[in-house]
Amino acid sequence: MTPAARVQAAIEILDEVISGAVAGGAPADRIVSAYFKTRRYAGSKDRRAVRELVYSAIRVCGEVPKTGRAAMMRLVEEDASLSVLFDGSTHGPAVIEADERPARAGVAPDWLIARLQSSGLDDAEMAALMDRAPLDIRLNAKHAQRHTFEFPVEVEWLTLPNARRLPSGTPVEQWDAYKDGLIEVQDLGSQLISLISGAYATFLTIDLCAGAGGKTLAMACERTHSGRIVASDTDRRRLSRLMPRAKRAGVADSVETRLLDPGKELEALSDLKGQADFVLVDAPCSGTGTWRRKPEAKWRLTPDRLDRFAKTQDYLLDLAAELTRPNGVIGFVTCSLLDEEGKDRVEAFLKRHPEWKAEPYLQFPIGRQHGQGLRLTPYHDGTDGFFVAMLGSS
Ligand SMILES: C[S@@+](CC[C@H](N)C(=O)[O-])C[C@H]1O[C@@H](n2cnc3c(N)ncnc32)[C@H](O)[C@@H]1O
Repeated sequence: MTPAARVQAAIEILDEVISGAVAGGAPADRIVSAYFKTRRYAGSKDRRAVRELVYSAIRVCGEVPKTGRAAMMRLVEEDASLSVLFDGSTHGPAVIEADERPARAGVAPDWLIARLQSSGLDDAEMAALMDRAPLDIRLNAKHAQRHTFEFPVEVEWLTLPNARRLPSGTPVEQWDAYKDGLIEVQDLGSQLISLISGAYATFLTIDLCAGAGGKTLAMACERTHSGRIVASDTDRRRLSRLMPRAKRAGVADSVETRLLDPGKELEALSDLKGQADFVLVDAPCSGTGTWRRKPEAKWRLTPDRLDRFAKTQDYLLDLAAELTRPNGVIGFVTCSLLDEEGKDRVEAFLKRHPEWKAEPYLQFPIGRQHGQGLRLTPYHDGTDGFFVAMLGSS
């Protein structure tokens, strides 16, 4: 592909990303993969270059752009060297007309910027949400070989004992060490939250929103005792990926999965009511803390969707209270930096359940106190953005 044809391809993909984001369609990475499935003439360098253009354009546009071309023109404003590629060549984009306007610059739509500001994020914190995410891995604490494993790439040691940072794009999933369960891909922030959670996870833990098991596995691998973790989720596809991962990590014996029926979650967990020492609620949320990985998510969110997430989070916290034993603990986590999905949810829970209180705040190597919990941000901690609070019953 010529450089101009790559720009045109990025414009076509951006058109789909924009309509997908607004209509709740596929995420950008899937749209990019699907685009190239039918265009075999594109080589790996073309794909990489087009992908980079698409993501760079998303990162520099605030409000939802009207078209992919307007989004790409915004990128031209930031990187003038791209303007010559709007050359009207056969497969390239048409020349930019004098009256054409680029999409508006910014980190996110105005209404979201206002919500992030009122959640205590300044300009530098917000700008960092559009950075590129690093590739973090967790070494499996159950594997003695983790001490002697020689990385074939440059590796940065992070603040947690088993956390390492590798160059972005390192194909770890092709390494034997990954296939043998020595390595898992996991953001440093997620590792810290799993470590904190692991300290409460004694005999019976319920990971209520376990997904494919990122935190379940980290908790299971870090534990020195033999408690049981029940990992549940309403998403069959995600949950089905958990046990193969647990087997690979050598922790399948301490983990079981339960598929939940949305709205009737307690049915599949009724035998555990009032029994769990620790219930982790890694709740579904807007994902504002993961924009570095999915920058187009900023265009997916609406005030209505945000309200719905908050209602689901309240609902799941109430459910967790029913599952926890007296003196048990709930860990509430969202990968969002909006107070509506963090600090405010904890305050609302404590109001609804006066017999519960927030556990005292402890200092960790990363993160800061926010409300009655801990906040991690890309700017301050180099992690995805998270809010986490531990709530204890009396
Ligand atoms: C943030 S993700 C969990 C990520 C996972 N804990 C990890 O560490 O990889 C939130 C999960 O909540 C699940 N979920 C949504 N509604 C739910 C419900 N009512 N009950 C349980 N899980 C739910 C979603 O399917 C999704 O997998």
